[in-house]
Amino acid sequence: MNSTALERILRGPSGIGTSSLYRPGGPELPEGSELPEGSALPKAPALPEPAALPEPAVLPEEVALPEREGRPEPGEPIPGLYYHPIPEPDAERVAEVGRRIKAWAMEEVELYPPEWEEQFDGFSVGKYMVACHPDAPTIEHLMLATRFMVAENAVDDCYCEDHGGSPVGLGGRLLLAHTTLDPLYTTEEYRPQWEESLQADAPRRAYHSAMDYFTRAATPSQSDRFRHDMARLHMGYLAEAAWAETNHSPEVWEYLAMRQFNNFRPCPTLTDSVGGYELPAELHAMRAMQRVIALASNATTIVNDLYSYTKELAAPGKHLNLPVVIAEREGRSDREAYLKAVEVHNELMHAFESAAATLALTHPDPTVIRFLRGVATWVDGNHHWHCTNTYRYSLPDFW
Ligand SMILES: CC(C)=CCC/C(C)=C(\C)COP(=O)(O)OP(=O)(O)O
Ligand SMILES: [Mg+2]
Repeated sequence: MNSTALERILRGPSGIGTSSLYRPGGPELPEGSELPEGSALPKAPALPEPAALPEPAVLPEEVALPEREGRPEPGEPIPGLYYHPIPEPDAERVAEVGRRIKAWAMEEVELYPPEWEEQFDGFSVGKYMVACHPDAPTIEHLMLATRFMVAENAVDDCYCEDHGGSPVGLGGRLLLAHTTLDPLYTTEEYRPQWEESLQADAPRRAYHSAMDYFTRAATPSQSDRFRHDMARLHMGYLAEAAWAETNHSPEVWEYLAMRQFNNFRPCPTLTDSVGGYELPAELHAMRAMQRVIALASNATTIVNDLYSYTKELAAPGKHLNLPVVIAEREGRSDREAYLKAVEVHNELMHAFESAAATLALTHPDPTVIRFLRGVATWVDGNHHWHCTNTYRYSLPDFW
């Protein structure tokens, strides 16, 4: 198999009308159904051997960007960014996930006061998750990822940033919140106080509930993978907070190291749980797989830095992102720094795709291939959501 064909397979089919190729059937669970321990959601049938996967349709290998001048229109991609377009996510699924997640947020975990409703809607989490997981066999599989996406943003907003967050005391708050995912085992005397704390604030209620659904649907090793990825995330939040407290301006490589942890990684690594299958722990732990996951996650996170650049400039205080750090540490203009950050992103994307293609060749196991394709699909869905979320993001005037 030549590398172009391999990359097309990893990317999976894209283009209008191909979304059904991703759904390996399976009945929808009725809303609110009880999920028994460990095997709560139906497993998706195994995919055929890699050679039999459908050929990608319609879209070209690389996006030929039109030469252009002037600020892109709202919803247009960043000029020069290397990305893969995707078909519009399935509208029915988007609406149903949106309905179920709102009911969960408002009724089950009392996540936010009524005045935050517009921001919740503007986030469009249903569209985000349907775009990133087109192979989810049922809506309930999609909900596993959607609850976490909402909970993770609640922790970021309420503990770290926009909605009352602060670097001061963040370590204590994050550690206690982490026990919603990785439970405290303690004596009879102290257990009730810990149990009460799981409901003490919106971020903890959200994490705890999302994890409860997840552990009942995923395997023990998938849950443990997730705990590990969340510990990484929390360590990244803490480094960013420590630098803010001491007014430390990181070098570019130091910023990239922090952002490898303060990172979307816990989202793409759920792709098998949401797809209703499991990448076994020993395959997930392979160094080559870890490299693929880290590169993909880093590219998705720099996409956030680029699309959220103007939002973060407008926010009070200094907000680190890659263009800001490049401008400061390399003495570049804002525009030059932004364009260099686009190049850094593109290099990460190419490194991810080449590492994934090599791994698919050295380990042509159908589950490895499916997982790699799931990660690649998450990367593309993440770009689509950032690019088209004009409620949340707008581009600078650098072209
Ligand atoms: C969903 C998830 C795991 C988020 C954790 C890390 C995170 C919040 C991001 C990667 C997004 O970065 P940022 O805080 O800059 O988000 P916005 O730019 O405010 O959208
Ligand atoms: Mg951002």
